[in-house]
Amino acid sequence: MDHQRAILLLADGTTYEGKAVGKIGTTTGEICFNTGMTGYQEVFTDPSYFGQLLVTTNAHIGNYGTMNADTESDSVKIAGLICKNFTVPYSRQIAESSIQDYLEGEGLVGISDVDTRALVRHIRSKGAMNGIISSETFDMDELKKQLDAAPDMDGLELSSKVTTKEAYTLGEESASYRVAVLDLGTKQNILRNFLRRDCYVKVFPAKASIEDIMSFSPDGLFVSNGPGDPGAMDYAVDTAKEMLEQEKPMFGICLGHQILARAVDIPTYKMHHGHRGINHPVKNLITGKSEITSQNHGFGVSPEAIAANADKVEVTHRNLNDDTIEGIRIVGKPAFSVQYHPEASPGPHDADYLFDQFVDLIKENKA
Ligand SMILES: NC(=O)CC[C@H](N)C(=O)O
Repeated sequence: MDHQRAILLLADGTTYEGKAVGKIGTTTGEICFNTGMTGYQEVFTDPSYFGQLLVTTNAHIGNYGTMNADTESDSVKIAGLICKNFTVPYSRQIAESSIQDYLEGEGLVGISDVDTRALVRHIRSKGAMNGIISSETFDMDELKKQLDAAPDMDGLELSSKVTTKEAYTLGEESASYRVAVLDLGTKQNILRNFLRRDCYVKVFPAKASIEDIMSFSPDGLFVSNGPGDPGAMDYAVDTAKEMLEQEKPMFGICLGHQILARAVDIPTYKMHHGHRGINHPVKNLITGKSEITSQNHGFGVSPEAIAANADKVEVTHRNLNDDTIEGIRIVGKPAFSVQYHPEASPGPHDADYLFDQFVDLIKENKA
């Protein structure tokens, strides 16, 4: 490929020059960084990243190619890619295509050869902000105009853009347990984890009614991960409240955790720059054991509100880096949730016991 020029402009006026990768074009979004050393395709296709420009801190992107089995959804969901070395030839024999062909096919605009370490330090000190990448326009006034028109992540509802249009089932109807999934932008590996544990799964659109959901006769209710601001999702909070009234085992991951918290009147807040990577340490306060976890979130649940509502919500997990809340359970209900990703693929797999915990709750509840 020719090495066409590309530019990244941030909302605070900072610019980075680099080379065009993926499709030639222009794209905007909120800038965020992921520190994982591997798993770029899983990250690109994770619906929770919808609307975000992703900075990868791993120095090499593309060196093991891409393949369909590594995706977390049906398409690339990040809004743009910012990386250091973009490696088109790939070394994995079973890979299906190069990163360039893949991203071009998916219509993703990106920029490589950026000093991503400097950029990450900048975001870490200044916080999350919008940015624009372009490999077609270099007129700064024009770029600034387009950047100013990009929506702010704070207050943005995005699940309705990535949820399934129609409900669908997965697995065998004869399986031992039935799990209803409220799809706010679910990752495929969450669904695989249910299937692996003898569950028959029905995935419902984000705005499905509780009547629709309960007509499946679920044994367990799950609220998925997803993009956007949980504070702008009253419709999902209402559904989660109705789910809680069913007295069925209930589990939430990431956005699902934030929605469950809001269902018991715990507000969420926008973090300075969030947590994204695969080495975030979390302590399980119930067992006293610590876990290395995969994370991807820019919002959190309010620790002050949880402290003031100890009769309703119990903190089960805490982040060992910054003490933020990583898991809760609802007092008097078989409902719990985590801010991180127990389904992480690629790993770490320390937290996949949470899927067993959910299925065990279902088993007990059925008996
Ligand atoms: N992975 C997720 O579900 C992310 C949740 C939410 N969009 C956040 O950024 O905090």
